[in-house]
This record gives sequence, structure tokens and C-alpha cells, in this order.
Amino acid sequence: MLTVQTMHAVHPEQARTLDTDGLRKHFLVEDSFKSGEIRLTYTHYDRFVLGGAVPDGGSLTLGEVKEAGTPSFLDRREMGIVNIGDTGEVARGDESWTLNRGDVLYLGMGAGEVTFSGKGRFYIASAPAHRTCPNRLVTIDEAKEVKLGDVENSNKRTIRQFIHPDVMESCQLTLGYTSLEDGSVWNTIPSHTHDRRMEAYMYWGMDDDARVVHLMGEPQETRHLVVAGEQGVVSPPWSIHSGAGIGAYTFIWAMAGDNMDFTDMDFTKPKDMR
Ligand SMILES: O=C(O)C(=O)C[C@H](O)C(=O)CO
Ligand SMILES: [Zn+2]
Repeated sequence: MLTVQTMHAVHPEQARTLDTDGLRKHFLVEDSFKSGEIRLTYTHYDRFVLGGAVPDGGSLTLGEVKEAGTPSFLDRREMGIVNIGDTGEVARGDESWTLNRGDVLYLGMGAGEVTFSGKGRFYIASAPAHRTCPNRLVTIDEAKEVKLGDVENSNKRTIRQFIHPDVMESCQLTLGYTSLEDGSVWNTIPSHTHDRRMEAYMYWGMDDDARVVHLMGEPQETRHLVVAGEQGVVSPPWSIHSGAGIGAYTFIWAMAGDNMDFTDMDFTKPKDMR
């Protein structure tokens, strides 16, 4: 079963007026992972799509997605898939890949269906593409590791870059995930924006009772979302994306837009935030 919801783009002046329900409606993606289903959110931020596929031991096929307006979803798109569950398989045409927990598969633009099977919980991130880059499985060991933060600032973390120019070729999609060390709670601090790219987060590896307070909004007009595990946040180009959580956690970040430069960020000092 396939379900697709559409998320429209919000102007920062509208975002300032939203209450908790309004912020959650426009920026939080709550239920992407449901047994036996593929659930997608089609956003109007760079036409980025995020979602989940949970075959739960069976198999699920992603073919036509009406919102994309093409016979099959990847006809004019590329896609990153992160397995946040147990081992599972993804197949396309006569190729198939086994993804262990934490592995990432890149699928380049091209016709045909994609099939998910096994015990994987597959996070999906997709952006429009204009040429075909080769499909590629990137295991955790093949990712580029960047260590950031320190214990003194409670933000010691490891960034793993998978779909990234230093690791492999893609059109505009970049993707990886960041894990907080035990005792560290802050992610992506100091906060930043990059008006040239949108970004989407998906928090995982959290206890059921744990929550992350995700900071969003313009740097001088911040808002927050209280986010549970396996929930996504869409971060418009004008918004910071940062947070603090209970216990160690991991979040998948994925971006689309004008450049693929992970280090291209406009930082705001904590003292300048409001
Ligand atoms: O922990 C971090 O810092 C990050 O993971 C950075 C984010 O992914 C990001 O916002 C990249 O633009
Ligand atoms: Zn960012």
C-alpha cells in the first residue's frame, strides 16, 4: 500500500504566526513507518520527497507516484535509502542489494519499479535529477566520517557522509547521518541556515519515551518541535535546524538545492539567537 501526502512551502512570515499544531502540521512528518506500507511526503521544497517503506518480512513495490507525474517514481528522480531496521533487500530491474542496519543505497534516475523486502525499515529521500548516476550501495565502513563537537559543550558527535561528493556521485541529493555520543545532547550547534538548500531530518535510534526538542525558524525568530523517534522534520532554506535530546540519538540529514557543499553554512552565534 502506498500513501502520499503533500507538504506545501511556508513563507517565514507565516511560520512566525503558527501555533504548536500549525508548526507540527507544516514541518513535522509523523508517521512514515507503518508495517506493510510505503508512506511518502511530497514537499514543495525543491520537490524533495521523504518517507518510509516497511515490508515487515514481505515485499513492497514502489512504481508510479501520481504526484511526480511520471510513469515510475524515479523516471526523473534520484533516491537515497537508509535502512534503520534489521537486514533487508532492495531490488531494481535485475539488480538487488542487501542493506544491513545503517547502510545506504543510492538509486540513480531511471525507469522501473523499486522493490523493498525483508526485515528492513527503509527511510527514503528523493530529489529531482537530470542525468543518471550509477546505483551504489554505501556501507557504514565506506562512509566518510567527520568528528565534531566536544564533551564540554555536550555536542560530541560523529557525522557519516554517504551520498556526498567525497564518497560518490549524485545529481543534487546529499545524505548522511549524525550520531550523538553518550552524554552529548546537542546536534548541529551552533545553528546555521543555507538559503541555497533545503534540508530534511529523520530522527532514529531513540528510546520510545525519549524526545528531541528540534529548533527551527529564522535565527532571530526561533520555534521548536518536540520530536519522537522515526519522525521527520522538513527544514525550509530560511530555517535553522538544530536540537537537543534525551539520551543518545541519531538523525539522517538529506539536502537538495543549488550546491552539494556540506560546509556551506551561515552560522548564527547563540548570543544572536532569539
Ligand atoms: O551534527 C551536525 O552538525 C550535522 O549533522 C549537520 C547537519 O547535517 C546539517 O545541517 C548540514 O547542513
Ligand atoms: Zn544544515
